Amino acid sequence: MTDPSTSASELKEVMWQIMAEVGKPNIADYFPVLKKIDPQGSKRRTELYFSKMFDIFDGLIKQRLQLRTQPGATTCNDVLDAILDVVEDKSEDLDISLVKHLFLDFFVAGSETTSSTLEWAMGELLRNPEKLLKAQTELHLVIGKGKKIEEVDISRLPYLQATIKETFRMHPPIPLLLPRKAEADTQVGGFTIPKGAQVLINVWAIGRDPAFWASPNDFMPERFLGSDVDVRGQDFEIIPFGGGRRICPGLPLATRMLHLMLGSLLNAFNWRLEDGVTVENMNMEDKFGITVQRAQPVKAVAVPA
Ligand code: HEM
Repeated sequence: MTDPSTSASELKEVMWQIMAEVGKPNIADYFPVLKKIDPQGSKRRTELYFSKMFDIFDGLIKQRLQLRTQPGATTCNDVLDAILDVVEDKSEDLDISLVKHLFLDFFVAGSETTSSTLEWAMGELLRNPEKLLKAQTELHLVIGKGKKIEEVDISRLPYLQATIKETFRMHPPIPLLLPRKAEADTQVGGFTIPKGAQVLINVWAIGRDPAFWASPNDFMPERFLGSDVDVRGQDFEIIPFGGGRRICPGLPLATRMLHLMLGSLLNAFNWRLEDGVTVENMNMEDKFGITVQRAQPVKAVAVPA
């Protein structure tokens, strides 16, 4: 694990394997009696991927711990350093053996979700050049062409915010949220959900439901302008982060990162499609794991703005 680029690409590869594996329908989820037999080998493979991730994290943590003991060591001032500070401080109930589990949560829950949303946003904007121009014009007027965007600027960028919401509506990264279990017999919309039943919420279908959304298959950030509808779990027609007690704890981080990343890409560069891909023939199909990614990555050329 000495070469950071090797560990980064290995990590990405294993992470996608986990996403694909846990997103696959598993017969043992529907017939729990099969869980021990693991007929599809899904549990076996997932355990293997998890142990590969733990090996990568163990290497990085060990390396950092060694670095920290060296005389005159400077702090890296990153999340790992902050967590190791908490472990050494002993003020919280956080044991060093738990750090790799925490990182597994961060990486599995936080990276593909955020990066695939950014890619979908760029893909939709490239396919809708007039929306791309609107987003860039807002940025150029409010921030200044090519200038750095700060967190405080986000509230002054309604079109950018609407673009992120519209991306979440059409491409929620976790299309069925995470499985839940009914605590008691419950009535929903005239159906009885028996106690103990596994419940999956199809936010992808909700986001495309013509009962809630006009022209649901069209990318139209404008629908969110002047509207209070938000993705924070209160408006059930758009809940990409889930809702209630188990709503995604990464929501504030993810939304800040997305606005800053997309805003920066659009404000610093002009974009054009490459390799003969045009607005008309762009492939917008998705690839299903527990997160939904683009079947074909967006390939675009950045030209300094
Ligand atoms: C676009 C970005 C993201 C989306 C759309 C997203 C979505 C979700 C969803 C749908 C859930 C399940 C909620 C439910 O069952 O109701 C979840 C859980 C979770 N997310 Fe996120 N997430 C994102 C980014 C992040 C980030 C950046 C982190 C942390 C660094 C994170 C950490 C977690 C954790 C730890 C859970 C499990 C919470 C629990 O079981 O109580 N997520 N996320």
